[in-house]
Amino acid sequence: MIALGLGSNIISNNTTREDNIANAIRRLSEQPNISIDKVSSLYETEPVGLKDQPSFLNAVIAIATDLPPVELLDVCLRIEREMGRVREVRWGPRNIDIDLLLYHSIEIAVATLELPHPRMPDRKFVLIPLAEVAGNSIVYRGKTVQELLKVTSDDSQVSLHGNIKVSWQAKAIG
Ligand SMILES: Nc1ncnc2c1ncn2[C@@H]1O[C@H](COP(=O)(O)OP(=O)(O)OP(=O)(O)O)[C@@H](O)[C@H]1O
Ligand SMILES: Nc1nc2c(c(=O)[nH]1)N=C(CO)CN2
Repeated sequence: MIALGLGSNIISNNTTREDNIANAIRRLSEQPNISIDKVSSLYETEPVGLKDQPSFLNAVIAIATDLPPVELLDVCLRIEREMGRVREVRWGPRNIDIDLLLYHSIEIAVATLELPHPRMPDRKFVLIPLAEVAGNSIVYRGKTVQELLKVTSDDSQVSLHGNIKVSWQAKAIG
């Protein structure tokens, strides 16, 4: 499975956090080499890391792509830029954040790309939506999402916010 995490906690240009997440999914679905397989619900999540910032909306999607991991990251970073990403502080507020969570069982650890995402086990805002799209798959170092949730150190609040209003066309890849 290839999974991406999406987050938004500030609004810009008259958009809502919901619009920002839906817009990012639509832009990803419009890439010729990316097909959206599954989209989780939206969750309202308490900020983790830097606590003094507005609460986030988070979601996770599963995609199919023939882009290798580094090129997929480039697409995500380009979409963040095209959406006028506002971000000044590490772990601070942003209108859109697109993280690569996992790319099948590939492990990479270079400065610009770490897979699986190393902070996944400590983030309920990732694990809870990921549970919706990953089922019982192994997602992190031999563990399923359910196993990670049982032992996570994260005690932040995550609550269901609703469905993402976005439609997309699945396409054949490769
Ligand atoms: N799995 C990954 N997904 C996305 N970016 C990654 C990943 N691994 C490393 N990076 C690098 O991290 C850089 C900064 O990413 P970003 O601004 O989203 O960090 P952050 O959201 O503040 O913190 P975090 O990495 O904890 O989510 C990116 O430019 C990218 O090169
Ligand atoms: N709840 C929540 N907290 C965060 C988030 C996020 O997406 N959701 N992203 C962060 C930087 O990656 C830091 N903290």
